[in-house]
Amino acid sequence: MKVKMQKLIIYGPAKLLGEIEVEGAKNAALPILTASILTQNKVIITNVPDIVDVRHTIDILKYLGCKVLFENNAVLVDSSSIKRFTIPPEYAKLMRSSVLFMGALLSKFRRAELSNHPGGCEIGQRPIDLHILAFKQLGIEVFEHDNRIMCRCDRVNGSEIFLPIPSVGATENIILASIFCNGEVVIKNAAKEPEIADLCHFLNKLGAKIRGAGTHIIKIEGVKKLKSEEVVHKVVIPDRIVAGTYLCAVAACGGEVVLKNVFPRHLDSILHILKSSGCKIKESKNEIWIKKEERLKGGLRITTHYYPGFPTDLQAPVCSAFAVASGVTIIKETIFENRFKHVPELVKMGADIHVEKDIAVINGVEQLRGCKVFARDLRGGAALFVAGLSAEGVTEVMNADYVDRGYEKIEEKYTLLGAKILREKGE
Ligand SMILES: CC(=O)N[C@H]1[C@@H](OP(=O)(O)OP(=O)(O)OC[C@H]2O[C@@H](n3ccc(=O)[nH]c3=O)[C@H](O)[C@@H]2O)O[C@H](CO)[C@@H](O)[C@@H]1O
Ligand SMILES: C=C(OP(=O)(O)O)C(=O)O
Repeated sequence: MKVKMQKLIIYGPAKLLGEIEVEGAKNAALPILTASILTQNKVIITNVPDIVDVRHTIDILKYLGCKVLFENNAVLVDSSSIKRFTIPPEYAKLMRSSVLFMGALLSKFRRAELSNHPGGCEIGQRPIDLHILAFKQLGIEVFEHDNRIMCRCDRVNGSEIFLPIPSVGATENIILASIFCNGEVVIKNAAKEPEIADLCHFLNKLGAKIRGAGTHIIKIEGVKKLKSEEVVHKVVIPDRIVAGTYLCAVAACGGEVVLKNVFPRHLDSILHILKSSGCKIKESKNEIWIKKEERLKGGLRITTHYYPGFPTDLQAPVCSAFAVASGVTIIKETIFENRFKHVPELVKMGADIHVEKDIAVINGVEQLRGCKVFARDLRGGAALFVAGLSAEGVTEVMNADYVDRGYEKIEEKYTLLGAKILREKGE
């Protein structure tokens, strides 16, 4: 990933007060934008976050030949003139979700080529073996050479695919590749994340026939063609990880905040953790109110899990919040092998955290101290912002660009809540 070395300077400690709007979900918007190439019709997608990964996805769509307009969180995609089926390395490397173009292009052209292993945060090996195995089970020929992956087929065959891991990306790729299959594709042990249900909701609006999204068994009945409505409109679901990050910031700093444009039911696991540690929380249909006055109570054992379990994408922000809680909190990371890169940075700020393999033992300290720290990935960077907001003194977060991949106007939102933050180009 290209790092421009911007830095964020945070003057702590902050008390967060006020209300902010949460943006649409990155991990729903990216597959939905990718899926928009399947139809000949124009699509309008709203509540799209204005983040770097969305901009990259739009660049790929334009490269493939689509006409795309992006304004005020709305994207108009016209893919009637799409002509390419290859994702060149410079685009494939940009983000993990570039791999989803494989499934979508296979449905569109019966051919697809990804000229590099997909990029994204370096939080583990992140192989794509399950995607490739599933493609083969669908009757797709896959050739791998020099990091390039080339796929072709005459027809995608109906088939039953058991995923040994409920991989989010593999589930999405199988769905995208199977829209026009011969018969029915059944995915067993499919991922249940709400972003997958949102992708399927969009595909069904286009005329696909998908049942079971949001459960462990997803069935895709092949259709001959999609609907020929003039314009299909889809609203992306709110970002539960962004919402969870802001909740962690309030838990770490104290204050009283209302988050708007959220689906509280997608946040059960983090809300449970924060309520158990002393935060006052009220939920309504699309809002969450959080108030934290006393020191956060630690002593919990938290394990990352597939949805509806506690999400790995919130592990880093939760580490920052519990770094200043009372007692000892234990966090086990079960999804990715290398997702504690924020810990040495938190330790520089005075946190008492020890990592042994997949377990972080957090001995809560009274207060962190601001200093210069380095973001190493998206959520780890967001966690350093949380730590900087709660810390005494000035925190400089280097490589703040990582955070721009997945958070819209993050410093503006914290500023709205009363924080003092500056962004500067780094050295
Ligand atoms: C763009 C997007 O939606 N990214 C999310 C997606 O990533 P992503 O789709 O990459 O995550 P997966 O669910 O596929 O990965 C889960 C686990 O399965 C492993 N695996 C995955 C595929 C494969 O072919 N082989 C294999 O071994 C991975 O290395 C990882 O250990 O889900 C993750 C888990 O909720 C989130 O952290 C990411 O934010
Ligand atoms: C890991 C993440 O993203 P990606 O899969 O795009 O790298 C994330 O959103 O936390």
